[in-house]
Amino acid sequence: MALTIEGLRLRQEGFGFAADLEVTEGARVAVIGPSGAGKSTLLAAIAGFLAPESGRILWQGRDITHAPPGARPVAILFQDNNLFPHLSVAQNVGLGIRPDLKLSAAQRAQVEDALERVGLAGMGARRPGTLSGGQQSRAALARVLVQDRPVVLLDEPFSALGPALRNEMLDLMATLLGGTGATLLLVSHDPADARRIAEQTILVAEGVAHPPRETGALFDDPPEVLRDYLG
Ligand SMILES: Nc1ncnc2c1ncn2[C@@H]1O[C@H](COP(=O)(O)OP(=O)(O)OP(=O)(O)O)[C@@H](O)[C@H]1O
Repeated sequence: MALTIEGLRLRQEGFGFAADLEVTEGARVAVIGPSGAGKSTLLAAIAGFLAPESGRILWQGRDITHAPPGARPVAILFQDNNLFPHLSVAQNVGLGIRPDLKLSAAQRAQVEDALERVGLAGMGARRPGTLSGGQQSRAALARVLVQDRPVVLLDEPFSALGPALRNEMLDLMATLLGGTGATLLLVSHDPADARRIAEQTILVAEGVAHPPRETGALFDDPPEVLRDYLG
């Protein structure tokens, strides 16, 4: 079972993008490549924010090419965490369950459980602005957990954090989401991130997303475009 991208082509203004690849269910895959190469475009296409000109996206054989974003098996974590400052931490997490925040007692317990798992037990009533950067990342991760989607897309998450804290968050994310069996695609500029948590890596270069390769093998013997990027 897999996430399959078949002959996908799309265009944004002058930028053409193509992808033809498959990600095995449950895999942890890094997405790496030069700035402007199309890494975020790949994630946006999978999430349903960009309509393809041609090709198909399938999850476990089901065609989701034209499904609206909310109906896809996908949760996204962005770099800036997307926390709403006027809502409490628990409400921000609750949005992952019901956007209108009309949560049942069981759903509120689910929020508390997610906060506990990310290390924010007892902090649900606070506003995001009163949390540290690392704690805000934890809250955003809790929201992804309660969404309980089989595919999780992470677009340069935790990049606002210092190196030690970022590694801690990557490990926590890999442990918590790995425990759910989710398929992860992680955009990063840092090969060390890929080596740290991803057994496979998708290279995106010049508008083409290449099929995933084993991370160690890719970096040990990088194609020219990756060599140029790595410097
Ligand atoms: N909303 C948009 N309208 C038009 N062109 C866009 C839009 N968003 C991105 N692009 C173009 O699409 C190309 C790919 O952008 P994308 O954000 O996917 O790259 P990226 O690999 O994620 O880059 P970075 O590492 O800098 O985030 C870029 O050339 C960019 O200029």
